[in-house]
Amino acid sequence: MSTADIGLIGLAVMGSNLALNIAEKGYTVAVHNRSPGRIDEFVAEAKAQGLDGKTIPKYDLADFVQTVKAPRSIIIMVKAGQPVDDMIEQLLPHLEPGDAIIECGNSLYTDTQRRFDYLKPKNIGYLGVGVSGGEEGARHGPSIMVGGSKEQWHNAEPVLTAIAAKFNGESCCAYLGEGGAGHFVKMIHNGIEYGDMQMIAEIYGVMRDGLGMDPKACANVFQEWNKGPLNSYLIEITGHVLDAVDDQTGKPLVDLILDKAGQKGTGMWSAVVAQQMGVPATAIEGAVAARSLSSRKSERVAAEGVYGKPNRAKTDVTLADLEKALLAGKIVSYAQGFAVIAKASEEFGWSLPLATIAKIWRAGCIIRSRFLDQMSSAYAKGEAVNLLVVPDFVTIMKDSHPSLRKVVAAAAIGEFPMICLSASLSYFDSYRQAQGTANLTQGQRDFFGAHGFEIEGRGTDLHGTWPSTLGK
Ligand SMILES: NC(=O)C1=CN([C@@H]2O[C@H](COP(=O)(O)OP(=O)(O)OC[C@H]3O[C@@H](n4cnc5c(N)ncnc54)[C@H](OP(=O)(O)O)[C@@H]3O)[C@@H](O)[C@H]2O)C=CC1
Ligand SMILES: O=C(CO)[C@H](O)[C@H](O)COP(=O)(O)O
Repeated sequence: MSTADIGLIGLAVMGSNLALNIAEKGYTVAVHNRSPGRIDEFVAEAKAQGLDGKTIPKYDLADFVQTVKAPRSIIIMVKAGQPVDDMIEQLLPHLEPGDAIIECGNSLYTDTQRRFDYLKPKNIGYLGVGVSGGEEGARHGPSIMVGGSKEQWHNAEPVLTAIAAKFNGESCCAYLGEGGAGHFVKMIHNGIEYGDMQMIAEIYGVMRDGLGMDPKACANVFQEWNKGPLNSYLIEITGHVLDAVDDQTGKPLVDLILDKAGQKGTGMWSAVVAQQMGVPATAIEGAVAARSLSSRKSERVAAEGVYGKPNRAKTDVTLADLEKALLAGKIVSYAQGFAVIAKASEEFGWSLPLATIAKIWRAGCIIRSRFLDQMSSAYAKGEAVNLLVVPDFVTIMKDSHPSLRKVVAAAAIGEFPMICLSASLSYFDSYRQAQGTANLTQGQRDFFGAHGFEIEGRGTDLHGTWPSTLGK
């Protein structure tokens, strides 16, 4: 019998918590997973949370589909990539025209667009939905970025809006545009997340090795900063991570964790797409590069053997400098992320609502932060070319970029890597200068390749009379 309001496939961390969230909001959800063991675990958890009455576990896929009321909405929350395509193929024989798939993993937006186009002629709706907030967000309210057809959005809107995080009573779920729009925005969200995390790590490096602070002292500072303009989920959890103690040794856990960061691809995709569209996102690029460098542990150990330990003499930067430097670096990074979204909107004809995107990032997601409310208001007043020229942020940047400069300079002298903060500073300095140095680059390009250059008042495809270098 068809009794479920919605179906959900994929009961790992995200899917199981989303299903419990849906059930808690009063919807009956049928659930399925490839491996039956996860279904058993889910059943036990739903019972423990008193939500078993609203969840219907199904071990057989056909039976699962039949349990969902038609026209069906079926959430897929499995590993991104081929598993999503496999799942779609397995589902198709059981679906009827008018049914819809709501894919909520971290899919590449071009895959989402392809799946959307593939299912459209079959009259199967497809929403590509970015979900952010990790385990806790999925259970209690994530930020939800929806892409796909408007019609399908209207069908799914009540449940997605109900399960999303709330900021001042407003749901952090919104329809953003056709096809891959939702997953594009989620991808850039993750790129910004990478930037935030890397900049925080760089600041922690100065605290640890330049100011000689132990993890507990660092934790206290992050907890303090979380009360000010840096207030955000990532600053909050940084305090907790630094404060955690290893059960076995009693030592700070962070000191035992190997300095090798993993990555699943969304940051790298963001950097690649930004480059492809010609929008500089140097903070995201720096963060991706930093993770890749971190993973080359044995190479780094060998290189330290060659050059000797970094000479990290005590620095004279203050905690106040570090706080402002982080704020400035983060604003530059968000400005870059929003600029990539704005360009994609134009390129793909999505009309992405920047103010709404900032709004639905104010709660639930990993990059939620106090200044997103200000960013949302700034974009609501009118689309800005770049956040760095929006008055509110000009004021913050004028106050904080000298600290970013001081910290990056001290880091260079003190042999601290600052791949991300220095990228933010260089972007800022490049962006805010009326006269740059690309005149020389153009001269060089014309010298070796007759690529032409522009001289104001004289034309756009001019050439120099360059000396020959033949035989030199
Ligand atoms: N973890 C997080 O914090 C976040 C994750 N996401 C995204 O959400 C999605 C789910 O993430 P998460 O919960 O961490 O789980 P994982 O990404 O670890 O994926 C595990 C789930 O995928 C299923 N799966 C894997 N391969 C297949 C396949 N070929 N066919 C059918 N099912 C398959 C697994 O089934 P089985 O049990 O049978 O192996 C399991 O249910 C991913 O796209 C992830 O990137 C988004 C936001 C946050
Ligand atoms: O989407 C997420 C958070 O928003 C996931 O946690 C994602 O896995 C994070 O990316 P990575 O694993 O590459 O650090």
